[in-house]
Amino acid sequence: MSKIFKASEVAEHKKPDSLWIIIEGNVYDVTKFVDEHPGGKKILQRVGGKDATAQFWKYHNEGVLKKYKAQLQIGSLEGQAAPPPEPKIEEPKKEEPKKVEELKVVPLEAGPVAPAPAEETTKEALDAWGDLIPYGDPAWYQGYHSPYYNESHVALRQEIRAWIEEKVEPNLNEWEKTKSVPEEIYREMGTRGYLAGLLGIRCPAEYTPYQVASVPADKWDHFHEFVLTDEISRTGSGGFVWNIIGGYAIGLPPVIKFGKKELKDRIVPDIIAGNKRICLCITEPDAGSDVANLTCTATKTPDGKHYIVNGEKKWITNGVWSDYFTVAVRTGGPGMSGISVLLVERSEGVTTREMDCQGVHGSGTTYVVFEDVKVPVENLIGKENAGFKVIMTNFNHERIGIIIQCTRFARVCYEESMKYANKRRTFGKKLIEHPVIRMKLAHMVRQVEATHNWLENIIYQCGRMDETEAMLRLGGAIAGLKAQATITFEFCAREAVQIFGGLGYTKGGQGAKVERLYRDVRGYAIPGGSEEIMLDLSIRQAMKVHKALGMKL
Ligand code: HEM
Repeated sequence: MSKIFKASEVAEHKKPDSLWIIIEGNVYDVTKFVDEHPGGKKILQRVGGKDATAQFWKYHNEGVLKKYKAQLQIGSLEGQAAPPPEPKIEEPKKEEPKKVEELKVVPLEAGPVAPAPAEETTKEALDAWGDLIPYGDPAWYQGYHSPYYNESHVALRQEIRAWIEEKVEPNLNEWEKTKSVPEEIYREMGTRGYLAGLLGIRCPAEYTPYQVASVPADKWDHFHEFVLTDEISRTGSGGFVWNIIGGYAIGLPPVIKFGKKELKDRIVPDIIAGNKRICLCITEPDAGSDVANLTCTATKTPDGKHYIVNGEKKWITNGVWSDYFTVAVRTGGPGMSGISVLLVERSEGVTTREMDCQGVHGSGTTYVVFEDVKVPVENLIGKENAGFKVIMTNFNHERIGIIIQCTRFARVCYEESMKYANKRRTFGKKLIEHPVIRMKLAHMVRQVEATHNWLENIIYQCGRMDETEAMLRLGGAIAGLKAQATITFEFCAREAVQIFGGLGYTKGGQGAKVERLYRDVRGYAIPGGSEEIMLDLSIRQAMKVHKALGMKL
């Protein structure tokens, strides 16, 4: 691997029985690889013994080199420092993170709600970091001022991006095909402390020994959770994101906030460690956004020790491999005042079947059936017939997660398009030189940035309000923002596929991310409250709240 070759030496290896090529100053032996090269044998043979860097970037993205480097690279060219794969656009080049002078984190108060970071920690803009493609990352990554972030957020984004680039990115196309993610990735989510950070609250320390390496547990705030979800979403795979956080981030918070101590002590540590899995079961074949009309029943046994649960739940993320199910059931009369939430454990009478959906492959979308399932009354989450509040409190956190994911997915569509537009040439020019393409990019950016900025404002509010105030005052805005995020995502996915043309219509290869995301759009626009319901709620809820605040019309 570390061998140094002269260009003249490489030039001798241009025949099928010994075929070497140079890419970015590194030497690859592709003699055996030619037969399996998806682009064909001859095209590689034509560049045998030569520098094929320009041709390589025309047809591939950086993921290909990362994947095949270990297998094919035999050394470097004399006088080259064997640089890492370059971004395909000519400029700017990827920069190493700059040294941080001092850690200016202000201690946060203890309490169940993670507070927002103090503004005075970030008077200066943070160092520019990442690929620096304009708008390719949030503004605070690119040296712009922000009141929300400090060095602990910087450290976290670097930690996660490094992990994703090493362990996840190279395998995503494969996992998309098999519609699965290896279990060890989920377990790492636990041991790296990420699961503990995805609860919308500070994780109670007694439930986990696992901490995020770059952020002390007592400093964790809502913006750290934002950064974590955002960086994971940069994979451009709804299926991957939902596989690792979809069930957990909405199924566990109700247990932690409203469950009984004995129940929590028994089940929570294993879930946070990534050893056991949990999901949220609200939606039914006949009750989606219309939660108040759900029909799954839980009837108390005559001795008052158990509930017997009967009913079906549909489109349940992660259900197929879950050990625990946080389930909305009817324990009382019709409407919202007859609903309770129960923690059902996988046991006799629980069956799960994976559903085949348009997108979010690997998320384990599941049809769940409960038939005479015996659940101890100690597994009641919150009070009997007061489950609607538990569900409603959970919605804000769920929707903010969806918004973060959609906004980054939209940004990924833009970023991929921007990169491609800077290398693909048509009619004698790069795509980016055609005004019609710049117009598409501009319309993507203005929506992504508007959505992201509104999102930061909402997350800041969440850190300043307690849960009940946030549920009432922010519920409408979060609903409106969810619709804004999914509409933006849909727009960007469409425009990105148009820019990529046939490559955006084909699985794998350079357009893999946008092709995949295009199929994931509906998986975000429908669940967690459909766009239609969200937009309507955004106005109704705001009117209600502002009436109480003294609105004068
Ligand atoms: C280390 C060297 C190379 C490796 C590991 C490699 C690998 C791949 C892979 C995995 C694909 C499938 C599509 C994708 O995942 O992006 C592909 C497609 C392709 N490759 Fe390569 N390749 C190499 C060098 C080259 C070179 C030097 C050329 C051109 C001279 C080339 C031309 C192509 C073409 C035309 C396609 C089809 C693109 C498409 O479907 O649009 N490859 N290659």
